[in-house]
Amino acid sequence: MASIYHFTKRVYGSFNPSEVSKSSDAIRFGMLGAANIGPMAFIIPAKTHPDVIVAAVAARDLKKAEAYAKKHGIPVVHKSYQDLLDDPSLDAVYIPLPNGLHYEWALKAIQAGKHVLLEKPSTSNAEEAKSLFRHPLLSQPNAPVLLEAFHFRFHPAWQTFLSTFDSTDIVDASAEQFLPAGFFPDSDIRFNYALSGGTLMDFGTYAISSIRQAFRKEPISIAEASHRPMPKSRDKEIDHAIKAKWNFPNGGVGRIEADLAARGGYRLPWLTKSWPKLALPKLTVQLSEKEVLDPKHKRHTMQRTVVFWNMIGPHLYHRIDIVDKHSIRNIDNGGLIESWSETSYMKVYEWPEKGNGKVGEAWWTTYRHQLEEFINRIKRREGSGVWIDGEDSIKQMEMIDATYLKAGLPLRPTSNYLGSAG
Ligand SMILES: NC(=O)C1=CN([C@@H]2O[C@H](COP(=O)(O)OP(=O)(O)OC[C@H]3O[C@@H](n4cnc5c(N)ncnc54)[C@H](OP(=O)(O)O)[C@@H]3O)[C@@H](O)[C@H]2O)C=CC1
Ligand SMILES: O=C1OC[C@@H](O)[C@H](O)[C@H]1O
Repeated sequence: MASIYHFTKRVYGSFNPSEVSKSSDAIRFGMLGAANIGPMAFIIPAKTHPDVIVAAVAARDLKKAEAYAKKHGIPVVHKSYQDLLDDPSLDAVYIPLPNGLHYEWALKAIQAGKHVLLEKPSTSNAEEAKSLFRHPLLSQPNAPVLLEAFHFRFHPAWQTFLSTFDSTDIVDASAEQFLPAGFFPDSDIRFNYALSGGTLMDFGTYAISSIRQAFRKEPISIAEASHRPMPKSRDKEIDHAIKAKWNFPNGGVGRIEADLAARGGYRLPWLTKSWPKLALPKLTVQLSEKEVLDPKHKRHTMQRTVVFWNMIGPHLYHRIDIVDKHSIRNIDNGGLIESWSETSYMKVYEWPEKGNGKVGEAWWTTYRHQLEEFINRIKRREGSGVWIDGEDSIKQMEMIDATYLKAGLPLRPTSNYLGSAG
């Protein structure tokens, strides 16, 4: 009963937070695009940040922008994305455009001197990522702040999860991300190759990011990758679903499976195999077996497995399962004498120890934690210590590129802006 109360309170607080009054030196943001994700990932979190004002929006269609502005209380509407970037009263932009437009508009925003909170994936491919994140404008004194919006990494649950194991001990890390078939229509930007769509670019990018974070290293090679194409007549370069496996420097293996149109996975497969599949995102990390010092037994080992349920939306609900499997073996022939498992569960909606830049409430979403750190960077405040730098975003795109090539698919198309003004 208590958990239902806390869940309801948290979810209500996430979506309906009270607006705080704004400071006199708040950062004034513009939004490029009247995007679906805008309210959840930026407009609502901004309401509770004293240093953030959502001051303007621009859309390709003025009427659409006006309706969006009215609905979300955004005071200024610009006629075009470029007009918004030319507005000297704005300090920063949030870019939730289709992936294929991220490079061009992020770079144009930096060229206009704005800080950029850029939706994931940062760019279409590693070539764009290198050009963007290593741009000379970003190494000037007082350069704008640029962040790829991998929101889940800013949440205390993710940081606590990482502290439950030593990455060099990982034998196998596996991320699974499914959205039920029918959730997005075939016409969605996610299934449009010209806009740099694909499941790997969408849900898959979280899966890759979580595996890279778990190992805290980049893979040395890609072992396997395969995809399920879109139904005939749709873009043949699009992966409706993707699976891949990499080898990491410590000998461990990282795997992902992502599907934006998943079906089945229930009992009675003959009846249910075409039903849309519902499943929480899940990351499972299996560690190597370790000797346990045990005065009573000669050969006692323990192998830990950590499972993070819903690692990308932990503010709504999550659970971290820590399963320690103990085994007692015969010292002479290695035969198993006895084994048992000890399981503990963690839920971490707030920083275990607050202070030193670690702030927030249980109802703070991943997006709200991310916004806190984005503003801390701009204001040169200490913050929680969680950050994603440009080289990290480049490596992320390199792993995506390698996966597409191994799966027999082309890299997502490079923007014409690279090599022209960019
Ligand atoms: N952080 C997160 O949790 C999430 C992140 N995302 C990311 O955010 C981005 C946007 O996703 P989402 O909000 O779902 O997308 P939408 O379908 O809402 O599209 C976003 C905006 O793209 C603009 N746009 C510009 N050119 C085109 C074009 N040629 N075709 C279609 N749209 C165009 C539209 O702007 P206009 O208003 O000007 O017409 C639209 O508002 C993606 O990069 C996605 O990966 C998405 C969902 C969740
Ligand atoms: O968080 C998310 O959930 C749905 C996805 O398609 C989206 O792009 C992603 O960011």
